[in-house]
Amino acid sequence: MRIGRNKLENISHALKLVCDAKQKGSYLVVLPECFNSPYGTKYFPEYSEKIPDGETSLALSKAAKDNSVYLIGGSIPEKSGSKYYNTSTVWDPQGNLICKHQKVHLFDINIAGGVKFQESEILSPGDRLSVFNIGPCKVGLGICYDLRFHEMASLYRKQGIDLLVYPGAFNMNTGPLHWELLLRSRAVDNQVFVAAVCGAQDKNADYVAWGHSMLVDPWGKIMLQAEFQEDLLVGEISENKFYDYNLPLIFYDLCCVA
Ligand SMILES: NC(=O)CCC(=O)C(=O)O
Repeated sequence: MRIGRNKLENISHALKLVCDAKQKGSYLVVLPECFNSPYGTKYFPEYSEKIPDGETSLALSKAAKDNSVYLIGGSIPEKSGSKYYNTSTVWDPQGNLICKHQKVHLFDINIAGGVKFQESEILSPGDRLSVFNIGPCKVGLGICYDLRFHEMASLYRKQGIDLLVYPGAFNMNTGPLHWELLLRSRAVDNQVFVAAVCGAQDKNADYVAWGHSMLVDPWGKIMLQAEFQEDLLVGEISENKFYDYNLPLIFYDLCCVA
């Protein structure tokens, strides 16, 4: 998704994409990190909202209901009391809020000659895992930098999740080397599907996003991948996919060898 400085335009553009995704047969729709705001700490207070009473929450709830989809509303800057969080909301097809994830690992980075970013200047970290069900499919939710922490994905796996979802905003320094590597690693480590959705590249933005949203299967195979620009990827995940690779058999063999 393209994300600009006009909050209302970002929201209405997201709503149109949700509708397009539904028309292409989607049942679960995922938006990118910070989809209603430019990604930058100086923007977060101005663009922040209370959840679930803010205008972005209301719009997401209505979009989920109108299109009868599960909707992971990327993330938005959340204002809660005197604190700010980077928060993802999940809506069911009746428009109910069924899950809320506050980014646990804040993105604090300073690469000499490269990207410098300090979410912790403004944001507070979340302190819990966020799991929800879509029928028989159990989903674990993280936000962007959370995906670097394999321990978190492994805790989700221990709760029996089938799919990990990460709304994200990787950048032009770390994206080329790490984005695909991390997504495929989390999939193979945990034998789960991984979906990660990054905002489209805008070369004029303060923070230039890497794009390349991706869906990976439990064998680490990339099922779908966007490029730098806005795109709508529609994929199907099914439990049968696990058996394509005879995984239980392979693991049994490995155990025997060990
Ligand atoms: N929005 C983020 O958390 C960015 C994470 C990132 O780019 C990374 O390299 O990690």
